[in-house]
Amino acid sequence: MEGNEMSAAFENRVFNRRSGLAGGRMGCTLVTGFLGSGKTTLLKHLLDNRGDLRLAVLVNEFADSDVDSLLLDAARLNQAFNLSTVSLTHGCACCDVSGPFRESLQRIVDSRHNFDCLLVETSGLARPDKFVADLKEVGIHLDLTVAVVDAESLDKIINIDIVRRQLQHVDIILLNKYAYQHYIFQSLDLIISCRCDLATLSQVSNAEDILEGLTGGAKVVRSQFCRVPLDLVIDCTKLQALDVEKNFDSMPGILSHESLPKMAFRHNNAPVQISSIGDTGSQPSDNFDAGFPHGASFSSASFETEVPLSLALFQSKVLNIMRCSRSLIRAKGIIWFAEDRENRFVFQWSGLKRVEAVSGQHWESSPKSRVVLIGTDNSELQSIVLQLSASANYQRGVALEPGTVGEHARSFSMMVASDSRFKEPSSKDPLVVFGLKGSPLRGVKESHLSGALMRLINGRGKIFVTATTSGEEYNLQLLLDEGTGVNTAWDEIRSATSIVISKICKNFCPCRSDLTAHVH
Ligand SMILES: Nc1nc2c(ncn2[C@@H]2O[C@H](COP(=O)(O)OP(=O)(O)OP(=O)(O)O)[C@@H](O)[C@H]2O)c(=O)[nH]1
Repeated sequence: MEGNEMSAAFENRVFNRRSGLAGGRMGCTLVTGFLGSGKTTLLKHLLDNRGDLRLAVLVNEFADSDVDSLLLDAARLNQAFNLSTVSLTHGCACCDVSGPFRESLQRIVDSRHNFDCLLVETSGLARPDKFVADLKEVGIHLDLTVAVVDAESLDKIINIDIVRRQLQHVDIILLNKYAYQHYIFQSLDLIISCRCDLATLSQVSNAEDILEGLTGGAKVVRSQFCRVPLDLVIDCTKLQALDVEKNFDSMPGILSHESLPKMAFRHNNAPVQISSIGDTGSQPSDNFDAGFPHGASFSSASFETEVPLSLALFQSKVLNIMRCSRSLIRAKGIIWFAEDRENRFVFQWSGLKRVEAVSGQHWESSPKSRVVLIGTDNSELQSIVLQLSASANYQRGVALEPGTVGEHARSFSMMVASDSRFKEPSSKDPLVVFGLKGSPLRGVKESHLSGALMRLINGRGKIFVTATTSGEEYNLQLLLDEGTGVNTAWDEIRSATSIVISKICKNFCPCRSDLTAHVH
């Protein structure tokens, strides 16, 4: 199917939906991929850009805590559309997911919402083929199976049996965590190439070779944060007239392929339903199909608390033990930090020890931390949980010496203020708030630069920064406790900044740049 035909079918469907014409049967896309590859990121992208498409989402979690629904903000979205949230945990699809999964499917089929498409996110340790029979049984036609692959870490995980199984029988592979080659037209005679993400070009071409050998013909598409056109992963070409009651807004509208990304900024009211599916077993055991190395291989641990965690202890102890762990594969959750109580942080650990802690939201209900860990060694997971609970049970005075922290923060702020690549720093006691300047003239957003800086700094592991976002504004936050020397922190940030800027703004002539990002 040519891209243009796909887009036309997609637009027709949206047009038909809006004008009350037959919209066709509900489509279905199965999203698979190993832990942390970017499946939830893809769902978020589809939800943010869904326009008038009515999407139902089912999320299958491996761990016994339903963190993905929190990350997708399921309760709020469902409440807004008066839909109930089904929370079914313990999702390990190597086990029999049939019961709860089939029930959830039936509810979606029976619902009055006439969804255009059902998106099923399998857990990172799931075999996608386990879901296919259930879809068929309730009469849902599976249009596409999409696998998301972390381009940076594929060569490290390719020998895991489940990863190979996930890549069999897929239609499309998103080779993710790869930056497109963007071209910014500074003037007619100058083209600036701009790329910055995790995977290098050689990793990407190596990954492409591996995937070609394994899948025999799946379409491989490079992506960053899974930002792909919707019609690549939602197939609207096989629609038949559907005989259902319709009572839609008759206002016609045409959704063009090019305008899709802009819809992220538009408030719209297409309904979304999100739930988690799972099975009845809490942990995988050894009794599964031959060849699947779970049971002894993968386990999960969950941690929950209603008291805030000390950021100081989190960065010095929890992250330290996580970084030293050789068996931790994935961690994710929502965290309430004592040093920044009003913000709700989304914490992510994935791939090659990549760490993110980003907040863009205040708490809507009582604050509560919830973290899920997945790895191959139970005792290591337990040690991490112990450190998490120690950082929740801290005595504030023990964790931080306010005098020293304040002094460090002031010295650090002065250093940031003296570097023109940075915005004016501010203080949110005990944190220093800072960030890189963007370049509106050249279309380089501060969120792009500061986000890349956060990922690089946290990946190198010498210091830890959190990020807060609000609209276009993107700030980093640093807590300088006794263990973090001001000069060490500043040296680390300065050197990481030069790398980020030189990657993102490769070939910029700094002398002609409004981005005060000189790398000479
Ligand atoms: N740098 C970078 N990070 C990415 C990209 N795509 C996703 N991530 C990050 O990778 C981490 C894991 O992404 P998720 O979408 O939660 O991965 P997942 O496959 O749903 O994870 P599980 O459900 O646990 O299997 C998050 O921190 C994302 O922000 C990308 O293209 N580049």
